[in-house]
Amino acid sequence: MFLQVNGLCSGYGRGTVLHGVDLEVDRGEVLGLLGRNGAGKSTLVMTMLGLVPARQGSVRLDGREIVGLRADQVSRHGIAVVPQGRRIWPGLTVGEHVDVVAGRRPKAGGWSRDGVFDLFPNLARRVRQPAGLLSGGEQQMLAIARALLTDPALVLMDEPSEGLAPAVTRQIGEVIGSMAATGVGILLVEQDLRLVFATANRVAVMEKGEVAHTTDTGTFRRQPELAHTLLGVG
Ligand SMILES: Nc1ncnc2c1ncn2[C@@H]1O[C@H](COP(=O)(O)OP(=O)(O)OP(=O)(O)O)[C@@H](O)[C@H]1O
Repeated sequence: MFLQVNGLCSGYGRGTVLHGVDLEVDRGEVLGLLGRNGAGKSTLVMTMLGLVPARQGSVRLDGREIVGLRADQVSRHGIAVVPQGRRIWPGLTVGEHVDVVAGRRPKAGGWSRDGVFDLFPNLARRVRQPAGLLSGGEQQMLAIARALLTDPALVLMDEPSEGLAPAVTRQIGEVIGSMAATGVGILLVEQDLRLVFATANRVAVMEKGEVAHTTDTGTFRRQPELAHTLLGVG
């Protein structure tokens, strides 16, 4: 597998949140990561990014260990994040957001300014607008564009549907599908089961800082009692 997480432990202060997480994501695969509030999903994302230090375990990307690397080094290894809450800068324009990332890297091939504007024509039309004036869906697209411009091999998405209308969430789902079709692996942390069912090849459920259950999406859908027991929904 392209991404291999084994026995990953981390936490804050004296508390432990991740108690040995195991999961895998292949190239071009979308793994939907579900779990109740507080299960540790965001902490997993932050630990993989090097923003919360790992205390034990390993994260290998294409066989290379990335535990212990700084966040900027993790990014250079090809992991990008679409963070919870999007984290755009409201006062910067759409164009400035794109240029900050696109201008940083001279490169041949890969994602370019034009490429992301082709993918998101709504953003292309608003290139001079401050990002704070965009709709929630457009801000999410901008966060995805910013991630793509680093030419990632793996994208960690933390609740991209949060606060979005169903139609916009469907659009985000289409973008996730397009990204995966280019070979990018995607770890999709998400509470919206419809988005997970529409995009994920497999589903992993976190419980109390561990992955309690992993299965292919079709099997998960056919067992609504699983969602009920593990997530308290359905
Ligand atoms: N910066 C922090 N400092 C201390 N504890 C934290 C911090 N961030 C998260 N926690 C704690 O870690 C645990 C896991 O939180 P985390 O945000 O990773 O869960 P989650 O599964 O992403 O939940 P949600 O679905 O609500 O986002 C919770 O008990 C939370 O209170």
